[in-house]
Order: sequence, then structure tokens, then C-alpha cells
Amino acid sequence: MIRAHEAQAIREAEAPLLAATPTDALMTHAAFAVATAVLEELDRLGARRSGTTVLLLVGGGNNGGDALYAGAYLARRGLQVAAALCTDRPHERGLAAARRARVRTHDVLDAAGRPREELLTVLADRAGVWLDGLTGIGARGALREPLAGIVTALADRRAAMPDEPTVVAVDVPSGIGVDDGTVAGPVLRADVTVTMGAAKPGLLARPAEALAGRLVVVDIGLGLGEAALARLGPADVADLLRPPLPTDHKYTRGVLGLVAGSTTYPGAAVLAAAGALRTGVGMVRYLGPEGPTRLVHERFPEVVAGSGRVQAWAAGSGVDPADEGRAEDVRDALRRALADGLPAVLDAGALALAPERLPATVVLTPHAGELAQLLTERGERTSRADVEAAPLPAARRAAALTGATVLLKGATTVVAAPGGTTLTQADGGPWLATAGTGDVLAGVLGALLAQRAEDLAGGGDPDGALTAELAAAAALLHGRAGTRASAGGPVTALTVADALPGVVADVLASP
Ligand SMILES: NC(=O)C1=CN([C@@H]2O[C@H](COP(=O)(O)OP(=O)(O)OC[C@H]3O[C@@H](n4cnc5c(N)ncnc54)[C@H](O)[C@@H]3O)[C@@H](O)[C@H]2O)[C@@H](O)CC1
Ligand SMILES: Nc1ncnc2c1ncn2[C@@H]1O[C@H](COP(=O)(O)OP(=O)(O)O)[C@@H](O)[C@H]1O
Ligand SMILES: [K+]
Repeated sequence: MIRAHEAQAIREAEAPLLAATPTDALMTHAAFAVATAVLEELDRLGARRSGTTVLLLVGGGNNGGDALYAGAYLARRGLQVAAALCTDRPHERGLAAARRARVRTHDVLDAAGRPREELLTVLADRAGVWLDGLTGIGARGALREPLAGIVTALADRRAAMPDEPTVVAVDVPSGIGVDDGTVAGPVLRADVTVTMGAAKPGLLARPAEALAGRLVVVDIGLGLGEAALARLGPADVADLLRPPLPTDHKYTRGVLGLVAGSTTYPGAAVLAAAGALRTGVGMVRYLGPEGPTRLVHERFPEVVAGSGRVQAWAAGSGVDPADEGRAEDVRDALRRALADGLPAVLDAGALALAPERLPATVVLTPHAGELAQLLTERGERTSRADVEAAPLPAARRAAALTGATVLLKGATTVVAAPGGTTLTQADGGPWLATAGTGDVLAGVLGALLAQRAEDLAGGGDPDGALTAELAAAAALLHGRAGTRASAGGPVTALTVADALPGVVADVLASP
């Protein structure tokens, strides 16, 4: 599991260490890790250390101090190091250490505090590695001048260079929303981000996540509390799955009630059923009109049609809320879930049919457009673009407004529980952006809720912490199934579902 902590929590955890250790001990530790990451990156690229020039981009805070100390290490290892001082107040001891190690320093601001673009360009062109130490967790909002202009000029330069430099960000790519993953102004896209103490939420949430490159987390010995955001790995998902026991029978493994598909969209029924069956449940009970039922049976004769006892519900995939008959089936399933205290997934058409408030064991699974509509219907005018610009805050807001757990689909999936648990998963590739994969996901999540119904039913998970982890687990299984089905090429929703048993087996075998 990767755990991310907000800037304030990092500061609070740093404070006692800063007081107890010699001056800059923490910073030199961080800087050593940055220098090591630069050397490893050069080795990976097959570049010679002695022939490489590193350009330090130095801002006025401790982030710039990290860069200066890292530059000193690199200069001692035989690299050519130049520092572009983008502030009139660089970290003093860091600057002295860099100069002692023969780092050449350049003031890239003129007397009026504006960037000397020609000098910056010359320095940028000479360097094979740029180390971004402009701002870290101390930055507030979008980068201001002169840093904004410097970053814009560098980004333009980089795009025009025949051999793009490798960009290593110190702690975070300067200018990202450290706590929420938003990108409000110019940011230099990094190939590697070396982050101190713990990951930050913005490194695991879009759009900022896409600018961070490979993530290296450096342990500097911080005693941190509960994470603000987490990302599951396969071993975490293995702990959440409930594989069958020798004593199990179909009813103890979990029965999923499925209300998906309609005369207009019959395929969704097959896809959601496939997602559930291939993830592993004791039984799927399908409720729907004759056409979709027949289609489900052609593909999955094991599905039982008609109502009966279930442990969890999945409703809404392939249902048009304007189709009154089907809408009533969704409402009926939801009424039963609420009355029986059972967990449920509400997808697609069910989102518009959801009441104002729901329990945390109900998971809403909108994509960005559907989430925008959900928020707008609850009095907070939001567009799809707004959600895409700030998916993490949007998902959290929807969880707070509805009381439900929210799984926001997209290139990175965001899961937010009303109690505050937040996870993001980025396990699949863009080939998953094809019709019907969302229906498969609803089935996968329904299966996981049915498997763990004993822990969720009857008010078992009031703040949604477990529900959210199961939703994130569903996103991991679904994403990995997408990758496995794709093998670099296109997928169809059914091939994603067909890849699930192999992914489940791999996950269960993971250490
Ligand atoms: N305190 C320490 O000893 C340690 C600090 N660490 C580093 O220190 C960083 C935090 O340092 P600071 O608290 O000094 O803060 P930063 O270095 O992140 O940023 C503060 C500087 O940025 C400027 N600034 C703030 N918002 C801005 C904006 N929107 N546009 C332009 N400039 C802006 C401020 O005026 C100030 O000069 C961490 O990210 C990490 O890299 C690590 O070295 C670990 C140890
Ligand atoms: N660019 C992307 N990269 C990775 N996964 C994606 C991307 N775009 C969409 N997905 C995933 O594909 C699925 C699409 O679901 P959805 O939009 O509901 O499609 P549909 O309604 O057609 O089934 C979701 O699981 C989503 O997270
Ligand atoms: K930085």
C-alpha cells in the first residue's frame, strides 16, 4: 500500500525531528536520496556520469535547499553541476555547501526580479538533467512570478530540444496542488519525483499525478499518523478478498442480486454478470425483462433468474432512468438493500434514481460526466471539466453530500468514503476507455461486496472505510484485467471480464 500524507501532517511529523537532529541533518538525508535517484536514473538511461551536466533549479525555500545539497553530492561524484538561483534568497547553508563542492551558481533574476531568459536558456541547453527544487510542500496555489515564467520558458525549451533532458522533481513537481492533485498553473513535468517522508495526495491524483513521473519515496524517519489517501497493491487486495473455504457452499460465498440491462441496452446485463461471476460469487440472481434474461442465459446458464435472498445488490448498468419499468426495478432493489441493510453498487442509470442520502455501504460509480450531474442535482453546479480538473475534491464532495461511498471512474479511479477514507487506483491503461467496461466493473464490485457482506451488512461499516477499500480493490482487479486482456492492443469489455479469474489468482498468490 502506498500511503500519502498532506503537507501539514508532514510538517507536524518533521517538527520533533528537526528539533532533535543537528542543523540540516534531515535536509542532507533528503538531498542524498535525491542525488542517488539522479545517479540511478542516469545508469538506467546508460548515460556517463562524468559527461553529464545537472542544472539545479533553486527556489527560495527548503525545497531549494534540498536541491543545493543534492547538487553538492552530485558534483563530488564527478558530475558537472550548475545552479540557476531563481530567488534572491537561496538556502544559505545549502548554497555554501554547493559552492564548496564547485557547483557553479548563476543568478537568473535581474535587478528587477525578472528572469534573465537568455542565461536560463543557455544553462538549460547545456544540462542533461534538470533538478526541480523551486517549491515543495510550502507552496500555496499556482506558481507566481518569477517562477511561473521560468517554468513556462523551461517547458517550451524542453519541447524544442532534440534530446529532452531528464527532469527530476524534488519532493513534488513545483506548482502542483500538493494536497488535492489540481494543477492551477505552469508545472514542469517530471520523469522522476523523489518525495520525502511519504507520498503526497497530489502525487497520486490527477491531473497532477500525470506530471510526477516515476515516484521514489524516501524514508526520513517521520512518525506519521493515519494517511490522507492510500493506493492498494495486490497484496492488500489479497487481504480483502474472501477465497472459498472447504466448508463453503454457494450461499455462504455470497449471492449478488443484479438489476442491469434493459430492452434498449441488453448487453449491460451480460457484462455486469460476467464481471461478478469471473470475480467469484456463490450465485448471481438476475432480475430483468425477457430479452436481456435470455441473452444472459445464452452466455451464463448458471445465472438464476428471478428474486430471492441476496447478500448484496448491483443495479443500474444499462438502465435508462426514463424507462419507467426498469427504473422501478432499480428503486425496488435499492429499497430492499436499504431495508435489509445490505451493501449495494449503484451504477449508470441508478445514479439519477438515488435518494438524497444513502448509507456508506452503498457505492455510487459515476464517471466524470455523471458525477458532475450528481453534484449539480444536489445544488452544486459542476461541469464535467470541473470534475476532471479536480477529481479528488469532487469525489470527496459527492461522498459528503450523499453519505454514500463514491467511486469516480477515469484514468485514475478515485474512491471516497463519507468518513474520509480516500483511495486512488491507476492499474489499467487507456484501452479500458471502451463501451461496457464500466458495466464489468459494477459486477466486479458487486461480487466483492457480496463476498464481504458479513462485515458490511446491518450497519457494519458506518463510515465506509471497508466499503471504500473493496471499491478500490475492484478498480485494481478491473484495471489489471484490462492490462492482461490488452497485451498492448485493444480490449472489448467481455475480454476484460474473461481476464479476471487469472488476475484474481495472481493477486491471491502475491506475497
Ligand atoms: N524542513 C526541513 O529540514 C526539510 C524540508 N524538506 C524540504 O523542504 C520543503 C518545504 O520547504 P519550505 O517550507 O521552505 O517551502 P518550499 O520550499 O516548498 O516553498 C517555499 C518557498 O516558495 C515560495 N512560494 C510559496 N508559494 C509560492 C507560489 N505559489 N509561487 C511561487 N513561490 C511560492 C515561498 O515564498 C518560499 O520561498 C519540502 O517540500 C522538502 O523539499 C526536506 O528537505 C526534508 C527536511
Ligand atoms: N483513460 C483511461 N485509462 C484507464 N482506464 C480508463 C480510462 N478511461 C476510462 N477508464 C476506465 O474504463 C471504465 C469505463 O467505464 P464507463 O465510463 O462507465 O464506461 P461504460 O459506461 O461504457 O461501461 C472505468 O472503469 C474507467 O475507470
Ligand atoms: K520541487
